[in-house]
Amino acid sequence: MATDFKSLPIIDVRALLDRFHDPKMAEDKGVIEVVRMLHQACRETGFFYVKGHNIPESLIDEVRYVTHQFFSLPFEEKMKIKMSAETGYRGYQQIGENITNGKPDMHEAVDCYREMEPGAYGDFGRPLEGSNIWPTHPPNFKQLMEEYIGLLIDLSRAIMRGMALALGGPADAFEGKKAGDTFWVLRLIGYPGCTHHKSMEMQDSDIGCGAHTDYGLLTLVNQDPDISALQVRNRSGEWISAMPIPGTFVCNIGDMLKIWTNGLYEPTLHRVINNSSKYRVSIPFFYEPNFDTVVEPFDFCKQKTGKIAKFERVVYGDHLVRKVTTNFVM
Ligand SMILES: NC(=[NH2+])NCCC[C@H](N)C(=O)O
Ligand SMILES: O=C(O)CCC(=O)C(=O)O
Ligand SMILES: [Fe+2]
Repeated sequence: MATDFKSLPIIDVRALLDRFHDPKMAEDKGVIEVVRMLHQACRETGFFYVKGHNIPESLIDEVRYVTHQFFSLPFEEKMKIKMSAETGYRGYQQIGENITNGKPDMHEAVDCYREMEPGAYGDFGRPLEGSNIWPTHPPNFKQLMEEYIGLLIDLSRAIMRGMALALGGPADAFEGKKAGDTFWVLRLIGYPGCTHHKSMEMQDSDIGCGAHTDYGLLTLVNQDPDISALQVRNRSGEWISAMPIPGTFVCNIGDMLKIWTNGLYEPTLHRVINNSSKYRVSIPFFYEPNFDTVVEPFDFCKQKTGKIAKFERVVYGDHLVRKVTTNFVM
């Protein structure tokens, strides 16, 4: 359960990357300090900033730049890569298509998922079968995003090693059959700026993305540097700004971590409101379990939480399909 935090911690994860292949990483002083901070952040805020991630700033900036370019295209151009049930929910969705808490969100987006071959998981995987449909301009769009995704997978794995240690488990607790073959998601999101003068009263139509938790393990958000729009809810119900901090990703934990940790770590509600006059782009990368992973509390977490499982097991792909198919009215 989140505390009454007023700000989000910044965690330098470099030691986790440096010691990634070291079988004795858990004994390293630098690693021990990162692990301590991760544990505190997961217990108190469920959100933190990641620095020392080693991903080139130029690549991070270019990913946002081409996303701005795509959303500034004419509507007809964007509709050429339209998302539908037939595309496996991959592609472009216009403003208002995504529904959160029963209301249309004020954002447009391009959704991408790890590729899934037809029949890979039988009937339960069918809704998300397919390959991504990328914009054709600029010509290096696909290559750029794939390079970016590869680096974010590596970074996420390192952070998950830190969390596994923070929970008192083996460093590789989330690897292999758990999330070693991650069913990652990348969302390119655009939030229109607000043009009209606003009264103090917030209107529904102003919500860029309604309050929600993320579905899987770990989210890494690459957001425009000059606009504060992402907000995180603390225990008293106050919305705390996750304002951009140069050189960092905003990182938060998802629904599956709550089950695996038997409630030790819980995802925090967050929402997006773009009150700026400028168009805002953000690109969350979701590091998720394998599609067919059965998620149930780890024994080493049950030991610390009364010895009995507080949550029923969930197949990650079932959870995802349920979310995706109710996010859109098609
Ligand atoms: N994949 C996401 N995290 N999407 C953002 C959350 C909004 C989505 N409509 C929901 O209700 O869950
Ligand atoms: O736009 C953002 O900053 C975050 C978006 C988000 O929370 C999501 O897509 O799950
Ligand atoms: Fe989110």
